[in-house]
Amino acid sequence: LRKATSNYSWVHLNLIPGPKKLPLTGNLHLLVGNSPLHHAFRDLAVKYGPLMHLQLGEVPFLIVSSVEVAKQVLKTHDVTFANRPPGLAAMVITYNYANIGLAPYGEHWRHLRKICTLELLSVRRVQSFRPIREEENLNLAKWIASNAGSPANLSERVYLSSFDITTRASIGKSTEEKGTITSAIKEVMKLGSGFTIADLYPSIRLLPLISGIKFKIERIFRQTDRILDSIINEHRVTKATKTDDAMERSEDLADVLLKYQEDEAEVRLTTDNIKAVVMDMFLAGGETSATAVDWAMSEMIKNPTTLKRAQEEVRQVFDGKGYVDEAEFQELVYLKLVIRETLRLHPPLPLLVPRQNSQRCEISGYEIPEKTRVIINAWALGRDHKYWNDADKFIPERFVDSSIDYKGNNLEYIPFGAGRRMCPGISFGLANVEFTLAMLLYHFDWEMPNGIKNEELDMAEALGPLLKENKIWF
Ligand code: HEM
Repeated sequence: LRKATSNYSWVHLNLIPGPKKLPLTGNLHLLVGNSPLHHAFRDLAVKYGPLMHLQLGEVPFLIVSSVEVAKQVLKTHDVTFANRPPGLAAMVITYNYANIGLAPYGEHWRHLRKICTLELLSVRRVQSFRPIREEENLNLAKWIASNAGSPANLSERVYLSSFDITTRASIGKSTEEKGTITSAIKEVMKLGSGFTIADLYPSIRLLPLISGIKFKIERIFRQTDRILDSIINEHRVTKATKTDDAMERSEDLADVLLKYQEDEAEVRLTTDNIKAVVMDMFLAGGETSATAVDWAMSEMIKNPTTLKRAQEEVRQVFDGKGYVDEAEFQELVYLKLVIRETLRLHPPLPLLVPRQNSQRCEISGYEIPEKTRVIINAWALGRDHKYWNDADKFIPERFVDSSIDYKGNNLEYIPFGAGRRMCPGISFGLANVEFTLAMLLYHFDWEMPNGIKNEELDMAEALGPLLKENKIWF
């Protein structure tokens, strides 16, 4: 594990505003309540400012909560902050950072990122997954129909559907080991967040052992590695027995990655790279889209006028056909506004993925020593009253004629991040979210169970699975 606490200067960081630090724990005590970290960080930033220094255990963090400071990190010093901080679970699960999402910025990451943007998640490739989206959403519709009239846990079922879409796109079929992988993913989300007690006290070398975290991570790794090994081996066998034509017709992401092990490949990938990238897809693909669907449905049910308008649009577009057809999606103008507004108020990764600077630099006049962890509170930027009228209200119409898009150019709106490390899965993610929402609105009418009024929907309870994991883990 690269040492997290080496090479920074306490003196410089302590000049940056932040709450008073206690000996040993620093500011940890301020974050151990029930509210998710992005709420707690925003509340503290109101008091201490948009560039705030928090000491969590032994590790200093900078929390960024304004567009102006985010611009310095994600635009002016984008390359310097294009690194990810290390973490115990992250290192083990990613085969020592052999993946894309947590790889250090450099040659290896650049190669993988290029493969990812040009091959794995290109618009053409995402379109090729259309039959998968259709089939999985049909299964979801059948499940809902079989539960019609009684309360149902839609969130969990939408997550499984989203996971199946990602899995089938990645490895060609859904896996019989779904239960093992989904529970591994849930654990990895917690343990790999960088906020476990073992990550916050890296100098206590026995802590991962005493806390049981090391044992848990190794167990999860053994499980996922066994599954990934068998997936890769199966793909190698299929490749050896199928014609090139047949391969091309049924190509999944693992097939694409395996081509980079052939002699003529310009860039050679190791088997660890391939397993780590497939794991990236499992981790990044399913839960993010499902969380967005969850929030969009919750907001629409809470705002019946929006629900009615979105539903009328979807029904008008597809009534002629009798089913949801992706070919007509450019006509779903209002639903797209609903999705944009949902991702503003409820970005599925509200703190993005943490960054770390590779060399010292200056932010807002403060000297930032190298290897400082920086968290961008994208959730707080999306609700900044300076940039948004009625910032906490759900108003899809605010995006009519707005030039703000998903590309990270306007930092008050960065649900997919910004700069070099921004999400490469935007098209794939949005295609999944749009399809599922269109299907849910077209085929079903939605209301709260047991006579609860729509406006009484408790949005805190509706927290998506990713947000529930967003806290300090002991
Ligand atoms: C609504 C759906 C999604 C949302 C909101 C989302 C959001 C994000 C965010 C905020 C980041 C961090 C960006 C940063 O550090 O600036 C990220 C990174 C990433 N996402 Fe997504 N994502 C979604 C879907 C997907 C999908 C479907 C995939 C692939 C199957 C994917 C693959 C990745 C990868 C590989 C990275 C790491 C990029 C890097 O470090 O270079 N995402 N995503």
